Amino acid sequence: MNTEYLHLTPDRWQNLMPPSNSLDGWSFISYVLNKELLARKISLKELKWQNLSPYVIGISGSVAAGKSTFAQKLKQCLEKEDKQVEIVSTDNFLMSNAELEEKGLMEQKGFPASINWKALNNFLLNVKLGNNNIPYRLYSQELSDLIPDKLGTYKQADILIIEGINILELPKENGPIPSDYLDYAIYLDSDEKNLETWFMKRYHYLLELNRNNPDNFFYKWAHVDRKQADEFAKKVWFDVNIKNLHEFIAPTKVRANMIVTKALDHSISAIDLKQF
Ligand SMILES: Nc1ncnc2c1ncn2[C@@H]1O[C@H](COP(=O)(O)OP(=O)(O)O)[C@@H](O)[C@H]1O
Ligand SMILES: CC(C)(COP(=O)(O)O)[C@@H](O)C(=O)NCCC(=O)O
Repeated sequence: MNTEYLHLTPDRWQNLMPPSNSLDGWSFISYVLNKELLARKISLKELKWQNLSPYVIGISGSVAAGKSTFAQKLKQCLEKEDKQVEIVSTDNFLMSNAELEEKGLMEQKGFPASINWKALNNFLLNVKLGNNNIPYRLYSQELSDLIPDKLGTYKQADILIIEGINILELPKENGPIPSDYLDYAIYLDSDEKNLETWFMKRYHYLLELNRNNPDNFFYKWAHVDRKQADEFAKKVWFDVNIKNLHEFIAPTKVRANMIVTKALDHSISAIDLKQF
């Protein structure tokens, strides 16, 4: 048994919360994070520390685990508590497809070798230093690439949610690592079969979305027969994304403060809380 984490199923987390109307996993996650935020506020006040840096929450998990959807939902929960929240994805710090092709890394897209760690660490350092209007590249899931000549700008907020498969990983070189800048880390977990189902469902959605968009990566696959299109996606899933999950993403789960396990219908079936 893994005693590092307190394993909570719905009946158990319900007993830890004050009586409330909603007893789903989301109420418990908000409850825990609000306690964490309060504890930080009190300790900074005691230190008389002028605090400019936002609270940074990292969200990790497999490709298609639901990280970006989870981040949006978490943002809504935290905004209800009058917090200003920004979301940034680590996908924005991938090398462009052209750069990956040039380096022979296309088969390793999403692996640590495909990330611009310097840019990611620099971005997080600037966020934590309280700097404003921090530029970063933008990745588009529809294009499956960085958007040329377009930058995002991070505006200071109370909370930054940084989500992505790489956020708890270690770059090869010594030096700073992205998780140095996190105040709290959440790992989204589920059965591999569920992950594959969600990946394929999103792929089918992207095929339909881009059926009439010849410039798009998915256009070609929207116009071959479905069996062939699915064979391509399954190959990518097993040869790239599952390999990445086994070798690089899943081993970072032990670094998370909270592990959220989701069922096939995306409901939260368990929450594991790190006990130290
Ligand atoms: N809570 C949810 N309810 C319904 N669908 C969800 C939920 N979370 C994720 N999904 C779906 O699962 C797929 C993967 O989710 P996404 O947030 O894109 O994952 P990730 O960012 O981890 O790759 C998407 O098609 C998304 O719409
Ligand atoms: C951009 C990604 C590395 C990360 O995906 P995400 O977690 O945002 O779904 C991934 O979608 C990806 O492109 N993987 C390489 C193989 C593929 O799925 O196309």
